[in-house]
Amino acid sequence: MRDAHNGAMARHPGGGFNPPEPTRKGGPDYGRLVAAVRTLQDHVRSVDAPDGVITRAADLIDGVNTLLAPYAADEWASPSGRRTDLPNRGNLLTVPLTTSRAGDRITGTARFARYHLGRNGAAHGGTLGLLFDSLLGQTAAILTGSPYQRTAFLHIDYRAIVPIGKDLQVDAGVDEIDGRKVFVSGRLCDGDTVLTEAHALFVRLKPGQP
Ligand SMILES: CCCCC/C=C\C/C=C\C/C=C\C/C=C\CCCC(=O)SCCNC(=O)CCNC(=O)[C@H](O)C(C)(C)COP(=O)(O)OP(=O)(O)OC[C@H]1O[C@@H](n2cnc3c(N)ncnc32)[C@H](O)[C@@H]1OP(=O)(O)O
Repeated sequence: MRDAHNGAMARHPGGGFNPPEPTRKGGPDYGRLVAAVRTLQDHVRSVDAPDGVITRAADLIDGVNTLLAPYAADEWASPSGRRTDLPNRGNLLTVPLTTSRAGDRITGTARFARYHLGRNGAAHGGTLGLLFDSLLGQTAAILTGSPYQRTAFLHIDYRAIVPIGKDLQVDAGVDEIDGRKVFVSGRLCDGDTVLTEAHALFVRLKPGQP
């Protein structure tokens, strides 16, 4: 594994945080595959079925895992996160997020799924960190035109519970740039209600930094 990492670094001398190289690998059904796995995750969180149904589902999923296992590839070869034609660049990890640049701001829509449920209808707090790392990372990269940055800190203020299964609004911008340091902040809203606020420091990487 270490060799694979070193090999990837050799092929990416600018560091490990190069912007994704777009690809069409995976073909016309890659987006459907990612969407189907998201739906599967929702079902696994919500299912209340007879044991036999669970056994059959586990068998079917084991079959899919057996089908895919021989094709496991490193992060540079896999299309995950590189399918720029697909929502969230075909990255299963992210909280579904659609953004665009509006002048000196990044705005858009986020939607938490049943998979992201914490308790009592509220999204799990950790999934807010996942959302804001993506949102504020994009904000820092796009608004400064410099993708080689890593999160140094991410501070989250949970103002109100975040509902799952509802389109919510995001808005973010750059507050300050100080040398290699890019300070950004953003918020998640449900109409006029601010649900979550966050601010973060992204540090521009030096050549060769992972
Ligand atoms: C045309 C344009 C293109 C547009 C791009 C288009 C598309 C973009 C595509 C992709 C990108 C999009 C989205 C990105 C999405 C998500 C982003 C996710 C990012 C991550 O999820 S990434 C994983 C989590 N992240 C880590 O895994 C970091 C681990 N960590 C380290 O790698 C180091 O720690 C590092 C590199 C952060 C710094 O290390 P270092 O050695 O380079 O620098 P150093 O320590 O000297 O800090 C320099 C100055 O920052 C200050 N500073 C540092 N840390 C601080 C802290 N915590 N609090 C307050 N100040 C801090 C120092 O005090 C000093 O300040 P000063 O210079 O004033 O003294």
